[in-house]
Amino acid sequence: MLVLGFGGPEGSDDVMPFLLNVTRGRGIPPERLEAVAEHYHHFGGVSPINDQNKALVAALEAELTGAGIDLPVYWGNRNWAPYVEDAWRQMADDGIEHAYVLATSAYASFSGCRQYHEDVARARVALELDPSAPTGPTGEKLPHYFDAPGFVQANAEALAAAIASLPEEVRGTARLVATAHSIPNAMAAVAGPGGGAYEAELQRAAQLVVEAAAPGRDFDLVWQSRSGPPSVPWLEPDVNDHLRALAESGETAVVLFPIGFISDHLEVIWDLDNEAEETAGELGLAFARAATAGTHPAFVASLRELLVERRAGGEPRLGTNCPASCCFVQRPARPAA
Ligand SMILES: CC1=C(CCC(=O)O)c2cc3nc(cc4[nH]c(cc5[nH]c(cc1n2)c(C)c5CCC(=O)O)c(CCC(=O)O)c4C)C(CCC(=O)O)=C3C
Ligand SMILES: [Fe+2]
Repeated sequence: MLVLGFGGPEGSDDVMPFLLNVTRGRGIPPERLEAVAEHYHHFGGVSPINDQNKALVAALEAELTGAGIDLPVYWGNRNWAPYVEDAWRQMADDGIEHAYVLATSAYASFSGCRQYHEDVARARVALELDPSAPTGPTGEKLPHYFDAPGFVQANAEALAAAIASLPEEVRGTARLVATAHSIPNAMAAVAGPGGGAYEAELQRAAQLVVEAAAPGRDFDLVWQSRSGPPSVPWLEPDVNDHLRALAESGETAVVLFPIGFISDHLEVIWDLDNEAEETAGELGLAFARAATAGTHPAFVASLRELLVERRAGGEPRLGTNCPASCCFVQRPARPAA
């Protein structure tokens, strides 16, 4: 099994090289990179995401051992060391023939699914082109898990705890607000085989979580962490704009639950715990933020079930076998130099 992560910087000198890795060829304006670099520098240039992925690897190892499944768990990232190429090389050296790839994203879209398939392809190409390297394992990505029972349970318990942390008088009326990473409208339009799957899967996951934690209550799904130049439309509303609209319409309390992510990485602790909480404070809204799934035992058990299902060789689900054009974003041609 290979946990395939996003990667994150481990110190201030890593921040810019990491950001350049993330945004290579993506036309993200330099001002945006400078601004995001500041978020990382606020934490000494260290993203919490690597420790969170290490913890997930350890939890999966224990889960598999406990279930009598004798399978090593490797870890590699797209954007920072340990890179997926190095993990693939290590698996090759260890004689692994096939890798089940768990991407640290539960959803469809280019950024959440297709790009992880491409990471695997790149790692395999690197080995194949190196005449001194062993052939290395074939690879197979595990399917989307936004509706896996353990993912839903972990998020539902966290949402219930966040609601319970509010002052008693607003617990019953606080607005429940699911958040996920905004993506360009053009990327959302082609997510999944028929398009629109990123939003549809998020909507479904948030609905399952609310049904479990606060049955019968309404919720909103809004977006955070927008990037890209202002001229390119991304999914809206932004969470901060949404908080303003809620305050204007007379709401007094909000509970954010970042259903789009599986751990409390930098986009969660900066964009929500810092920016959105500050916005809520200015608006006089009581505020709570639910934890992400992390290494919740029910979540880790569901990931083991995904693996077991794949090893049993049943009909592959979306995220494992995707149509060739699934989540394929046509990028505008570059002007000649
Ligand atoms: C859908 C989605 C997920 C969820 C799925 C998944 O988890 O994979 C996600 C996760 C993450 N995004 C992260 C960080 C960044 N994302 C950026 C930029 C972008 N994200 C995008 C989308 C997503 N991103 C997009 C469309 C861009 C524009 C560039 C492009 O078209 O590709 C940038 C560049 C600077 C900026 O402009 O923000 C950074 C630094 C971190 C690490 C946090 C940490 O270090 O703890 C994580 C987990
Ligand atoms: Fe991102």
